[in-house]
Amino acid sequence: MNQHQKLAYYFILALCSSSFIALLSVLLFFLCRNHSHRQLSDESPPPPAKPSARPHTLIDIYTATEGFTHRRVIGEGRLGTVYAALSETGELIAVKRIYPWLVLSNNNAGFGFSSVIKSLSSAQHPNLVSITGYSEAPGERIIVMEYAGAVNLDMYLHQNPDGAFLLNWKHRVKIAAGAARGLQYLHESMAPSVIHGCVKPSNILIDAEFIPKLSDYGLNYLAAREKRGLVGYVDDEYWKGKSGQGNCKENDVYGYGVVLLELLSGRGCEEGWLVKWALPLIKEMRFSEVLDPRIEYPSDLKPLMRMGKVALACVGNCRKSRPVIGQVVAILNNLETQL
Ligand SMILES: Nc1ncnc2c1ncn2[C@@H]1O[C@H](COP(=O)(O)OP(=O)(O)OP(=O)(O)O)[C@@H](O)[C@H]1O
Repeated sequence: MNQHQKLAYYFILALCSSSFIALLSVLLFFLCRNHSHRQLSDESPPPPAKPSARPHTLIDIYTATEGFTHRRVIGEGRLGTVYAALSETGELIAVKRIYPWLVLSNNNAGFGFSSVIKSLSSAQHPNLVSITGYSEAPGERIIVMEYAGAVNLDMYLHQNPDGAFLLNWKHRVKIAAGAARGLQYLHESMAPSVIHGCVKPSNILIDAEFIPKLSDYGLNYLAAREKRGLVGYVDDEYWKGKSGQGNCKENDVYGYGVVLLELLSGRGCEEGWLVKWALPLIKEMRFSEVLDPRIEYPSDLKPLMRMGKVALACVGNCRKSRPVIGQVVAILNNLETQL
């Protein structure tokens, strides 16, 4: 082999080994990417769908609710009256008619209503009530939603005096985990992210399989000055700023923490009393005193104690030190498999 041939030989050898290394690195890169994608998709919620809310005429809504008859009223909330109605195709739907005085007294209620509702309708998740339509007319703002069953968590926990429909621990953890996943979707998948604004038991609807669905999300702007129904489910900071300014993810996490305490204790939030009562007991390791006395203690207390600690972190005084909802989901998903 002459000098020239030797050089060519070394050159080809070097080329082969470097392309081998390059090939190896490309392979490694794809392997790692797939792995981290899989990890990411296990932890993170799915991306939002396309906005799907469609406009309805007031006449359509009038027909669906039989002229807003009281016989079709499911309940009254901070923002309006909810009706069980029938769509043109005969499907059961829920219709929320915003109180006329809120529409008339609040500029926000008029401003951008349809665009807010359309944007909220891109939230498609098994733990969220879907928004399917809306109607706007002078003095009228109406939201059309999927009908998500007749029962909410407040009814199970607090409107059940003879204890006939008590939720067992398995169902309670399932509800806590599902509600956290719904909230995580609003906070982390929606762009811009959606603040629920009123996380509490009556806004967690429960189906026959005990799957929870959050309702009433992203609507606080309709009633920025309305305190009714919020007391006890928002932190102290909420009331300090200008109205509506305290509406943030950390505040949703606080409300979620209160719901966890209600699930554990079976007691109502009583305008903040529950947090003051339960927190020291959990801190002092007197956890069994917190648990709902109406149902049997589980043989293994650890999963519920873990849930208590999550609640403790969520209702902490300092907003910055509270967990983000994704961290809560990771723990609750795990607990769900343990009970
Ligand atoms: N999509 C729905 N499907 C079935 N029932 C619903 C639906 N949305 C709301 N409801 C029921 O209607 C009633 C009123 O709900 P709404 O959310 O307006 O008020 P609330 O939760 O009692 O108070 P707030 O307005 O403070 O959240 C509740 O009993 C709730 O369970």
